[in-house]
Amino acid sequence: MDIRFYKYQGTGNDFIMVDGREFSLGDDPISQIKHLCHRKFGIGADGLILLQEKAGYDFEMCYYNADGSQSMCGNGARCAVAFASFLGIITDKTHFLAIDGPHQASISGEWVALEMGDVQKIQPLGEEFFVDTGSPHHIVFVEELQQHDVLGNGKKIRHDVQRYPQGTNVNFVQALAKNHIQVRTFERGVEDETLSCGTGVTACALVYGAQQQQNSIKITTLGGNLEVRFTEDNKGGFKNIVLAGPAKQVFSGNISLTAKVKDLENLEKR
Ligand SMILES: N[C@H](CCC[C@H](N)C(=O)O)C(=O)O
Repeated sequence: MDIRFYKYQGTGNDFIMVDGREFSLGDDPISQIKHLCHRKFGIGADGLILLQEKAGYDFEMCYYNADGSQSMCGNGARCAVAFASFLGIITDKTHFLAIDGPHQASISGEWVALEMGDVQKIQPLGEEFFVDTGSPHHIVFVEELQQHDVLGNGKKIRHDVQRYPQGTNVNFVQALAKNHIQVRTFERGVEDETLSCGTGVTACALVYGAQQQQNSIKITTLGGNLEVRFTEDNKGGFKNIVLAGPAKQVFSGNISLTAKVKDLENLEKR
């Protein structure tokens, strides 16, 4: 069975987009997703997104990490808005559903501004922090981010099952100015450092913005620049959170699903 796919990237966080109105995952969805996202045996991506019809919304985005697990994906949502515009499902504004609830977004050219869900609180952990922005994020401030062992230190915290039975994403942050940070992220479900993480940079921007009394933060990531703006409520929470940045279609193609899943299973057995 062949499927048509579209490859998108949002500041280097890359996704396979499929029009879910024409396709549904088979009876072994996790293997299919692992195969499609595999960088050698498949198309290669950090995640896969199905756009589905949903009553009361322009569409529903179903996000899957490369390992088949599901969570909210900020960069993926921005790319889903760009894909919906490309398919002619929306024009310049949209109201859609994701795993963490409804979202509004607007698109102008390749620039997508996405309203994130409200955040109830920042949880301090000694010098570090935890924030849930639709996905779980542990945050560590460091001095020399370029030289930091993101993979080694990220893996350790991601797999700290005592503290995080469901796992967590791990963000390393360096302050560049009062309203500007650099962030590198080890992503749960990708099990690697990604070039950027939308829910991650949002979590970092809330922590840093609250410290610096700034409600608009620029974030530099390995994959490009993002912006986060927000307002603080008077209970230690945050609302009107907007994550904005580029979302681009890179290529499209067709791929047959059936035969190749076997390659991956054999590979994983080794
Ligand atoms: N890996 C994350 C989901 C994707 C987050 C990231 N790609 C984003 O842009 O928010 C998790 O399992 O919690």
